[in-house]
Amino acid sequence: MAELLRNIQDTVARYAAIISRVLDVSVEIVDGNLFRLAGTGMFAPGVNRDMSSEGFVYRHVLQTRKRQVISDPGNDPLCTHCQHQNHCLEKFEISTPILCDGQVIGIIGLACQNEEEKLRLERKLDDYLDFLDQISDFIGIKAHEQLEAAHNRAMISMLDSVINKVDQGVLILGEEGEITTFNESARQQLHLGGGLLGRPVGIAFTGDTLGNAKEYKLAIDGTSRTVMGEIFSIGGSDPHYATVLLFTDSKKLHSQLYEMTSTVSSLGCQHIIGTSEQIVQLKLDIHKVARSSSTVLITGESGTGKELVATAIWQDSERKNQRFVAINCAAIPESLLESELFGYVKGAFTGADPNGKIGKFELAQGGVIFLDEIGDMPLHLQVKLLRVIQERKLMRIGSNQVIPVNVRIIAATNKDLRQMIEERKFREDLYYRLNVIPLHIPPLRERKEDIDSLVQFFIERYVRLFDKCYAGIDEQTMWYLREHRWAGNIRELENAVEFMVNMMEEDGRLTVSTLPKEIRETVGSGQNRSPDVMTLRELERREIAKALQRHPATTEGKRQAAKELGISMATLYRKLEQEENL
Ligand SMILES: Nc1ncnc2c1ncn2[C@@H]1O[C@H](COP(=O)(O)OP(=O)(O)OP(=O)(O)O)[C@@H](O)[C@H]1O
Repeated sequence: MAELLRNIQDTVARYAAIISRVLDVSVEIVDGNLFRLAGTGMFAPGVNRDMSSEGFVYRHVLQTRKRQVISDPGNDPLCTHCQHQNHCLEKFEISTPILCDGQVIGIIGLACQNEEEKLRLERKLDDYLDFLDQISDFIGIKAHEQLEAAHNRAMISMLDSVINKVDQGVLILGEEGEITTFNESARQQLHLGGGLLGRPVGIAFTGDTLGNAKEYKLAIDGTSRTVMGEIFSIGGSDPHYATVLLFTDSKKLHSQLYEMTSTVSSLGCQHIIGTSEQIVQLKLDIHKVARSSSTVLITGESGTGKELVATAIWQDSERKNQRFVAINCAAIPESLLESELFGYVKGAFTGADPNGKIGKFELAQGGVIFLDEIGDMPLHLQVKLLRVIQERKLMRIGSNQVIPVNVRIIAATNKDLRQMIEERKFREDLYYRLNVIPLHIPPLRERKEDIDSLVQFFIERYVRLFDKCYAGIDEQTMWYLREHRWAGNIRELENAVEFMVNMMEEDGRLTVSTLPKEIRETVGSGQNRSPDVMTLRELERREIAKALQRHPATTEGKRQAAKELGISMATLYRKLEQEENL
C-alpha cells in the first residue's frame, strides 16, 4: 500500500504541477514511505529521493491521518527534532494526506518560501484547503482504480489457471454470445483450432437432463455438437462476461461411462481355439461378415463361445476402435430392460434413478451392441427393438428427442427361436431382421478334436495366472477329458481345467486325481452316454475308464486295470493311444 503511488507516478507528477500552477507555491508529493515522487519549485531537484530522515511533520500526518497546517515553521512543536529547525527556509506549510481505502498512501506537501506567498495562501486558506482535499481525493481514487485493476488482473490470471486445470470444458461468453474465454479442455472437446475468441456460439437445450447435467446442442461455425453441462449467468456489469458454460462432450461422457461399466475383453479371431472343420469354417465366416454392418444372429448352446465370436467380429471390423456394448437380456429384470437399452431422462418415470441414464444403444454409438440371450427379450420390447432396427433411430424414455443410431447389432441365443415363433413367444418379423447373417457354433461334443488344443490353451492360461510349474498331463487324464460329454461346453471345460490346475501336485503333473469328481464319475460309469446309442467301441471305452478309475494313475495301477480287463499292458496303451489320435 505504502508504495501504491509509485505505479501512478506520472499522474502524481501531473497533479503536483497543477497545484503548483494554481497556488504558485512549491509542491511535493511523497508516498507512504516518504519517498518523493513529484516536486516543483524548491522541491524539484529532489524528485525520486528518500525523505524519511526528514519529514517530521509528514510522519505525524501518516500517524494521525489528519492534515497539518504549520504557520510558523521552525517554531512549531512538530519541528522540535528537525535538523533544519533553526535555519528553516519555509514560511508556511500545508501537509494533506492522500487516502486510499482508509489508509494514508501519500502526502501532498506545500511550502511558501516568503511572506508574500504565505499571505496569499492565508487570505483564502479555506478555499485552498478544499482544493487540496479534492486533488488528494482524485489521486486516492486513481490509486484505488489501480489497486482494483491489479486485483482484477490477479483474479483473471488465477481464474485462467484454475479453469485450465479442470477436466470439464469451460466457455465464457459475452453478451452477444461470443466466446470471450475458454479453457484447453473446451478447445479439445470441441475440436476447434486456434482463433476461438470472438466466435459466436448458439446454445440450444435439447430438453433432456441426465445426471446433474442438461444436454445442449452447441452450434459453432455451422457445426453442431452435443454436450452435457450446466449454464450459469454471471450477472455482472462487464458485457464480456455474461454466461459460463461448464460442459463435457457427450462422446467423452459416453467413453467415461463405458470405461466404468464395460467388462468386455477385446478378443479377436486368434483367441478362438480349435482346428476342427467347423471352427476353421467359423473363423472364415467371421472374417467375411466382419466387413459389413449387417445384423448377425449367433446361435449355439450355452458356453460354446457366442460372445467370443461376437467380439471377434467386432475386432475384425472397421468398428474395432469404437465401443462394444454387451447386454444380457436374460440377466436384467424385464421392467428395467427397456431403460437399459434406450436410456431415460431425469424424471422419466417413478422409481427410476432420479438422475436419468444413458442407454446401451447410445453408448454403443458408432460401434457394436451385443444382445445376448435375445430369446429372453419380452414381446413388448421386441416391438421397440424392431422399430429401432428398422428406423435406425431411438428416443430415450421420457424424451421427445429423436436420436439417430449408428450401431451394428449382433444378437445371440441358445434357444430355438423358430420354435419360439410357433409358440408365439418371439416375433417372426424381428427374427428375420436379426437373422440376416446366421452363425451357428456347434457344441463341443460335435467337435471333439478341439478338446486337446482347448485343454492345452486353458492349462497355459491358468498355470500362468496361478504362477505354477507345469510338467505335463497324463494320457489317461486326457482320455477322461475327451470322453466327457461337456454339457456346459467350453465354459465347463475351462472351469474343469482351472480346477485341475488348482489341484495340481507339487510335481506339476495333471493326473486323474486332479480331475473334478463329477467327470471321473460320469465318464467312469458311462453316464455321459445315452444307453440306447451305445456302440461296442463306447462299451469298451466305458469299461476301460471304469477299470482305470478303480486303480491309482501309476504304471502299477494300469497293470492291474489291464489284468482286470483281460488284456495286456501293450494293448491297453494302444487303445489309449487310439483314443488320443481320434
Ligand atoms: N473356441 C474357443 N477358444 C477359446 N476359448 C473359448 C472358445 N469358445 C469359448 N471360449 C471361452 O469359453 C467361455 C465361454 O464363452 P462365451 O461366454 O463366449 O460363451 P457363450 O456361448 O456366449 O455362453 P452363454 O450362452 O452362456 O452366454 C469364455 O471364457 C470364452 O472365452
